[in-house]
This record gives sequence, C-alpha cells and structure tokens, in this order.
Amino acid sequence: MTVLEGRDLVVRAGGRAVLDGVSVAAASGRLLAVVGPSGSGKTTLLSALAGMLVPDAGAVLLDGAPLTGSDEERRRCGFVLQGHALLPVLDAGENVEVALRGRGVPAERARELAAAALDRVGLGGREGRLVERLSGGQQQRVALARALAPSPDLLLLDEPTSELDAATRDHVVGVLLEEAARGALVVVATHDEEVARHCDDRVDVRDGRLRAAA
Ligand SMILES: Nc1ncnc2c1ncn2[C@@H]1O[C@H](COP(=O)(O)OP(=O)(O)OP(=O)(O)O)[C@@H](O)[C@H]1O
Repeated sequence: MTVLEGRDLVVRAGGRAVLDGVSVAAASGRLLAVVGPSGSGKTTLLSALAGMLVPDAGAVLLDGAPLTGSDEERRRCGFVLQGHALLPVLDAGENVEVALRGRGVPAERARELAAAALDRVGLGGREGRLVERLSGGQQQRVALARALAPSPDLLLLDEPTSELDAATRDHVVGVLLEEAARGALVVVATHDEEVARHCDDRVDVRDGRLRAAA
C-alpha cells in the first residue's frame, strides 16, 4: 500500500500564499481528483506532491517518510505536467521510449511498451508521427502514454484531459481508472466535473485552501 500525503502545505509566491495550509492524502488503488477553477492552486499542489516544488512550510510524505528527491522516488512516479514537456522533434513513440530507457528498459522492449501505451490512449499506429505535427489533444495523450508506460506506482497528472473532446476524455478517464485498479496511486488535477465524477475521492481547492466538496 502506497500513501502520498501533503501536510499543512504552504507555498508563497508573488507576495501571497498560493497554497495556504493544505493537507491531502492519496492512496494506492484509488483515483483522487484535485478540483478547482483556474488559478485556485491545483498545479502548485500537484508540483509540491511531486517533489518538484519545495513548500515554504509543511511536508510531503511518501509512505510516511519525507520526500528525498531520490532517483528511486522519481522512477516510481509518472507525471503529466501542463505544457506536456514533450520533445517536439522526436516522434510520439520515441517520446514514450525516452521515459522507459531512462528506467533501464532495453530498446526493443521499450518500443513494444511505448506502442502499447500509445494504443491505450487511442494513438495506436501513430508511433512514427513527429510530436510537433500532432494536435494539442494528441500531444496531451502522448504525455499521458509516457507517464503510463513504465507502470509507475504513482501517477500525478495536471489537467490531463483539458484539450480532449468528451468521448476521448471519457476514454482517458477509463484508462486512469484501470491504472488505479492495477494498484497505482493516481492524482488528477482538473476543473472538469465530468472527470471528478468518476474519481474515487476528491478534494476541492479554492484560493489556495481546501474547501468542502461542491
Ligand atoms: N511563481 C509564481 N509567482 C506568482 N504567482 C504565482 C506563481 N505561481 C503560481 N502563482 C499564482 O498562484 C495561483 C495558483 O496557481 P496554480 O497554477 O497552482 O493554479 P491552478 O489551479 O493550477 O490554475 P490553472 O488550472 O489555470 O493552471 C494563481 O493565482 C497563480 O497566478
């Protein structure tokens, strides 16, 4: 059982607290939605939980121990960040393979796993397409495939469906539920109530604080 916990997180930026004492816990086998409108603090919370942003106060604990930023921690975690951070001059398959090769997966196996991950997100057969030639929604799904492909213990996803039409969004939410069902801990930041509705748990963020669910 994996537990990721943010305790009393405070993040200050631009002269104010953009996270102001937020506590949240996510567990393996469950899909947690972090819900809130634009600017409410979702990205900041996810970045802190991912260990990419050190909070000004509070702590992030993985299985009860503070994050250390170790390679082992990074290997256990898959991310989808806003902006996707794909390599535009590589093709879709290569972008996914990079994450696998970085975890020591041999080249041929990485190719197979990348193709399978792209297929899961509805991009089967598009491995050879240059990322810079893909639509925003397709790029978003390549980023998701890259996060999923190594079967990480934790998946932290910032608005992974924001550029998708309703049918594709629903398909992707189904994939996230499958990931939780295989035992992954999945946190998804979203402003989309349709996404939140399918999640096991939710927290609502407003102006950097948690509030009771809408
Ligand atoms: N480095 C920074 N300097 C100043 N203000 C910041 C900084 N980072 C974030 N903020 C502000 O903190 C607030 C929360 O930002 P955050 O990106 O976490 O919100 P969000 O809920 O993810 O919004 P969106 O869905 O639009 O990405 C916003 O008002 C943002 O302008």
